Amino acid sequence: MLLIERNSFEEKTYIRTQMIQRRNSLPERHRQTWSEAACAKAKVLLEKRSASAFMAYVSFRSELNLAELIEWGWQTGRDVIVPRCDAADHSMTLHYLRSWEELMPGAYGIMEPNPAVTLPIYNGFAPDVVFVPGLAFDRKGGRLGYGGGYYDRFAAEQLQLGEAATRTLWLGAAYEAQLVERVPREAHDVQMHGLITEQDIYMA
Ligand SMILES: Nc1nc2c(c(=O)[nH]1)N(C=O)[C@@H](CNc1ccc(C(=O)N[C@@H](CCC(=O)O)C(=O)O)cc1)CN2
Ligand SMILES: Nc1ncnc2c1ncn2[C@@H]1O[C@H](COP(=O)(O)OP(=O)(O)OP(=O)(O)O)[C@@H](O)[C@H]1O
Repeated sequence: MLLIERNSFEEKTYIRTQMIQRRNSLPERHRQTWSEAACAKAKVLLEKRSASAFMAYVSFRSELNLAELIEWGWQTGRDVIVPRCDAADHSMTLHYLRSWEELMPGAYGIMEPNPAVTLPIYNGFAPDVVFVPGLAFDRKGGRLGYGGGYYDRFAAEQLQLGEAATRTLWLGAAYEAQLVERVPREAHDVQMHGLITEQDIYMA
């Protein structure tokens, strides 16, 4: 028998399919409760770090929902930053979001800041904390996304900012069910400092 070791690309594709299924099968009522629990932990963390600007994602499909965290950010006067993706070059631009009305459907049907009514953040600004969506995470900072490389490119850009960006905390945000033993890692993959779930904050 010929034994062929899967390369990272095939392995990632395989795990993506598995993890999409697993996340979709989490009951809606649990997803809601778990999302709220994760948001509560995120608030404590942002308070502890005196974070005044954080980046979040607007959830789509069955992702962990950060809506409560975003609203709390508005209520407490924090800057809430949300990305807009450009499907042409797989880059993201960051915008300040002040209400749900400022969103519009963007690439992939994800709700994104409407560029006509939101301010883009100036080049060179680094949020205190970046909450990163994903399909699977491991405890060593490994992350697997949809395969667009959006957050990898964004992280590479942020790295070029130098000093300002070195203080940014990168946290995966996901259900405990998305935590796996090991995510295949390639050189370009952005490394998480930790993972926030409904149960805990795991620092890598
Ligand atoms: N809420 C949220 N926003 C996000 C992300 C995310 O994971 N969650 N992204 C995180 O990076 C970026 C969007 N990345 C995405 C990349 C591919 C697909 C997607 O649907 N791909 C198809 C297959 C290929 C295609 O049609 O182009 C699929 O999965 O069916 C969706 C989002 C930026 N914004
Ligand atoms: N800094 C970068 N510059 C150019 N291309 C990159 C960079 N980072 C990643 N890529 C490319 O993006 C593609 C997708 O990468 P990968 O499979 O790791 O995506 P992902 O992290 O799962 O996706 P996403 O961040 O969109 O959820 C790869 O082909 C990779 O070569």
